[in-house]
Amino acid sequence: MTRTAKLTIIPPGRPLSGRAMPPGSKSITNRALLLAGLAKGTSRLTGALKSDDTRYMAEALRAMGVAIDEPDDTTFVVTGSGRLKPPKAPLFLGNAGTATRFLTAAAALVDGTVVVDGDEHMRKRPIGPLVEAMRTLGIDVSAETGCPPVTVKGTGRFQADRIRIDGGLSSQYVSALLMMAAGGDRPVDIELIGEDIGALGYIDLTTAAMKAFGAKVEKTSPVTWRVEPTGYRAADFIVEPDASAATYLWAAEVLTGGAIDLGVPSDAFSQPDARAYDIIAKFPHLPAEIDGSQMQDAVPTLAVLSAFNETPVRFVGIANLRVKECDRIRALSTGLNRIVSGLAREEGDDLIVQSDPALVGQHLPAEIDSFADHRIAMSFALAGLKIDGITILDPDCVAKTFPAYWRTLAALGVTYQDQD
Ligand SMILES: O=C(O)C1=C[C@@H](OP(=O)(O)O)[C@@H](O)[C@H](O)C1
Ligand SMILES: C=C(OP(=O)(O)O)C(=O)O
Repeated sequence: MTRTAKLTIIPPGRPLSGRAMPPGSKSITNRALLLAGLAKGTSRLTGALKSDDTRYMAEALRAMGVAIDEPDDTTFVVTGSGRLKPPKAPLFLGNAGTATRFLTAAAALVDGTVVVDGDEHMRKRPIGPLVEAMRTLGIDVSAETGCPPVTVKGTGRFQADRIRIDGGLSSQYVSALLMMAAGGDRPVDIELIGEDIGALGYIDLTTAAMKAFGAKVEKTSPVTWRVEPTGYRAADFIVEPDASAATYLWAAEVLTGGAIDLGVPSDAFSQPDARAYDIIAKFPHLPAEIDGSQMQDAVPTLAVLSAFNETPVRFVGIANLRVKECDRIRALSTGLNRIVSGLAREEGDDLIVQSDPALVGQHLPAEIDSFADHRIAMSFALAGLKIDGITILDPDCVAKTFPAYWRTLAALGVTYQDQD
């Protein structure tokens, strides 16, 4: 399929209203796929996301002997043998952080060698803290550059009573170890170290998914979890809609003064980004300071929305946005300044957005570099709802987590001019 080179958004000039459903949660789908793959028996995952990130996870599990059927657009039927087999070739996981980190730890449960690799962006995303923590368990694991590719020479077993992990750069390291730990042969305590403990909400998602697949995991202190060596059992599992995807629709609603029915109330989500709803609802009176540490994937949405706010907004607690699909702090400041010079600035790892409600209705031609990052493409599309001339480069990168994004906006009445 040829990729669309750029997409110019035509401001709808009216409130966006109607029904627009976000897809299934990426975070939950990739947890459920792995846990179902580690279980013995057949699990049925419904409401799941089908996108680049979940396809990479499913393909990797297939390469390790898991049977996965896809009877429709939102269902995976996963049959595991209770053991992952060594794959014949390196696992290629694109730029899917969840798949890469979760499978690196799960590879310790494989009796044989697993190479976990990704695209050129993933090869710049750090995985050193996870590799180091696995080494302390006696697992033979190496990542020469501190980023993928990672080689894990597993024996199918590991020895540990306690794992200490710094989740400051990525909470996914912690989630990965928690999911692996239930496959051990004795109880394991997993303890967070370091000052910055990352997005705890994602760890709650992990423990909830583990429990749904039969694991016993208990929080024994604010920074420690005890995981029993239960392994996993097959389960039927419903994936909730994606809260990060929902943020674009919530923001489109307030920006255009419309009424978008997502088919799910904002308080029904268990994912961390759902907390962005209460902030978005305050638009155009967003807080002067927003701490993004516990809802990092919502920061691009909030930052672009802030450009139209009554007063400036400073984003704090977002240092690890520099090691996401791209350096999101840089991508946001670059894109906003491309619209109007001086619209954003970086101060250390903080991002300050100089709001300007008078942007609405202006003709300001700007080509926005997505940096191959779905969230940069999706959030800047919001600016195109109110400013004439916003062009998103590489719009197809939304396929990472929300392949139907452009169609979803179109169904609400947004039109485009695309150029190959
Ligand atoms: O556990 C998860 O599902 C995720 C955790 C977050 O990443 P980090 O833990 O790397 O911050 C988030 O940005 C990512 O999109 C999904
Ligand atoms: C950071 C993200 O993804 P991941 O880390 O799973 O690649 C994201 O989806 O915004």
